[in-house]
Amino acid sequence: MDEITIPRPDDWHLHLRDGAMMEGVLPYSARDFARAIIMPNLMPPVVTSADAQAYRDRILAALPKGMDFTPLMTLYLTEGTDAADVASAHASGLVTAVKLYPAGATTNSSSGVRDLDKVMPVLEKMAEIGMPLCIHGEVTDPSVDIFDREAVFIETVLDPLRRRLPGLKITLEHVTTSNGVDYVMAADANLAASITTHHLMINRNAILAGGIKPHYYCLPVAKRESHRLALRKAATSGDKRFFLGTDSAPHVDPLKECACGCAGIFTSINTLSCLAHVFEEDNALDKLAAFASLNGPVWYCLPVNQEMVRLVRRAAPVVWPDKIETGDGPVTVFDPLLPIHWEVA
Ligand SMILES: NC(=O)N[C@@H](CC(=O)O)C(=O)O
Ligand SMILES: [Zn+2]
Ligand SMILES: [Zn+2]
Repeated sequence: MDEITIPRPDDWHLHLRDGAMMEGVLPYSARDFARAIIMPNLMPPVVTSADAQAYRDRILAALPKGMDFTPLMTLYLTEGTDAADVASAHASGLVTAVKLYPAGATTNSSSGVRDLDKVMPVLEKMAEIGMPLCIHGEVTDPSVDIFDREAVFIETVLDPLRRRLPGLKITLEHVTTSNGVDYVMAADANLAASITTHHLMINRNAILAGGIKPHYYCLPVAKRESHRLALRKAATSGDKRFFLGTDSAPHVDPLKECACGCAGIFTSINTLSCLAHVFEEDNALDKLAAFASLNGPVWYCLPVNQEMVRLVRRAAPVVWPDKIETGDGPVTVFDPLLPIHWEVA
């Protein structure tokens, strides 16, 4: 097959940042995606409905004229979050989901949750109104090996939470392990997972073999090959519980290429090309629409996009810039480490 037409995709996990960085990266998402769930881990985070309204206004103001893109806002859950504010933000359509960051788990997560008991009233309210909780699923206990933090989170935090509040709809974000895939598949209701582009394409060798490669470092960190293969199988299966969340997470190069580099990979510019490659490789191009365009809207109770996009396989590999320039500085683009022939027509 040399071309495929699918409903315009959405990105169910995106970091747009703010200010000059947002202006630099937003056009790439708006070019290829109709909607995106916008992560709230700004400095300071997007905590209240007023924060979300102001951030949404800034995104729409930064959107180049003529581009059609809908930011779906999230609230950053803190131990001080007000359940009534969350509920009214959801009822008005301003906010799609709430995001749970275990405090200290990832970039700008220090205001996150330390004690789940403290946020139970908010979670109970969300279960009552059918509002999804998006979770960065890693424990932060320094004694837990970084490659095990997702699996341990599922066992010690996620599973108990789901037993305590079975009515709560949960998205396990950027799942990276076979443990995560198996756990989602075994659930009978109220659980789904997003999968990133890069976790379908790289394993931990990309970060650590032949020298340390900071542009492949993200959280959750890429795991061993068997886990990548499990993610590939889930994504290309068409199973409704798995959908695309790029987790495109731009950081300027000086903050990646240093003694303590930030976690995050910038993929919004080449995600659709990379995904077409992955699905073609697995003889599953017929499942690309499910993963990128259909399963997410069903989970988030939104309509599938009406517009169609065509992806075409070119004879020559497609090229992207190595970096994009933003007002904050250069941001390195994800290099999938193989020639990719697919592009959006
Ligand atoms: N994924 C990452 O490696 N980084 C994200 C945070 C996150 O999604 O955990 C970021 O904000 O930079
Ligand atoms: Zn995360
Ligand atoms: Zn993220």
